Amino acid sequence: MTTRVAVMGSGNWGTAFSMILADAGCTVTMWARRPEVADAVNAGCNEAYLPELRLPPAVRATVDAAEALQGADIVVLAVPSQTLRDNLVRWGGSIPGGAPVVSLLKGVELGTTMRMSQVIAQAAGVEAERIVVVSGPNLAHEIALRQPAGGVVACRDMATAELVAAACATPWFRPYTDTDVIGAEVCGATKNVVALASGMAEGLGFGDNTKATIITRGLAETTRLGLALGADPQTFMGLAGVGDLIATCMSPLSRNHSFGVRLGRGLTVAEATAELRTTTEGVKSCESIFTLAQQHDVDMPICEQVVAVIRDGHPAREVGPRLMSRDLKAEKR
Ligand SMILES: NC(=O)c1ccc[n+]([C@@H]2O[C@H](COP(=O)([O-])OP(=O)(O)OC[C@H]3O[C@@H](n4cnc5c(N)ncnc54)[C@H](O)[C@@H]3O)[C@@H](O)[C@H]2O)c1
Ligand SMILES: O=P(O)(O)OC[C@H](O)CO
Repeated sequence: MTTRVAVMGSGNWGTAFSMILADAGCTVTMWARRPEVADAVNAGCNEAYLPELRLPPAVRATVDAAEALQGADIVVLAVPSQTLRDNLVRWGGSIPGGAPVVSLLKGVELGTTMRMSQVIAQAAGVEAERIVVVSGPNLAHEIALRQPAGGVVACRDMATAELVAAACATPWFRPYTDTDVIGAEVCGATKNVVALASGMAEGLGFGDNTKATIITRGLAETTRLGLALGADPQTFMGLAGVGDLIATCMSPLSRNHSFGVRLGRGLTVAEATAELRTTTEGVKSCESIFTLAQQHDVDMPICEQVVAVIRDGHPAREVGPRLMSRDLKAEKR
């Protein structure tokens, strides 16, 4: 029997992931906020987000969330992290009981410092055994071209992870199952902050040694936070960890990296936001991640400096000297 999937959000990743699901044999109903986006999807191309992608006929869209969710075997969430709670409350009663609820989101909620799986559990009453996280090096514009990539499908219940992995496995998208939801979420959210720092370095004119140092030390602080929250150390060496850090910190397609480049060139946050006009999760999540780290007494110096630039308006050129002048320490600590 064909698996019916509701994809809630029809932006870059919701659209590309819908194409993965359709290629894997599912029928997909996307929920779009704007009628013109739903119309474009139904005409075969989501021009506003992924103009390069001709959508398979198995992907349809509606602006009616209840209609998208009705009878869904799997629900996929693809909205910006800071809007998830409001959206879930709005859709609340319509999420089918028993269906796996998949988070594609890479952020931490401001104010509560909750990971997205925690927001889903609290705001929509979904049990942990059916909350699934998909993460990894998955730049939507490369996925849209069906370039080979892997990802992690994590759920506390391995059978549910396997079910979702089967629903999104194609000859060019290879999902690996795991049970470490915390690790996948910490990696996904924190790599955006590290990518902002890596972008700043590039915008300041620094080269690959600098970026490699930021990526590696970014991985160290991501791992420290994840372990403090109960994650599996191996997750950080996998696709959701190292894999996504490399893709996001190095690629001009990454919005977080591109935002950081603009800050490095001297633009303010408002100017960079106005230039890019897209979802840049690290800009909000840097603050919630840093607060989370403080709550758990975890040292995250790169994240701290990104907060200083983004929240407090310090110039990006001050970040390097501040990081480099800290007391010397052992690497593996
Ligand atoms: N784009 C990627 O390459 C990619 C890859 C992996 C993960 N992600 C993650 O997926 C999530 C969604 O990212 P995206 O790239 O699809 O974002 P996007 O901005 O392209 O799309 C967001 C979608 O959410 C909808 N939405 C619902 N409520 C909204 C609100 N209140 N404000 C703004 N938009 C609202 C928008 O209409 C749109 O359909 C993020 O957490 C992101 O980190 C993105
Ligand atoms: O464009 P970004 O920076 O949101 O990154 C997109 C994906 O998360 C990369 O895996």
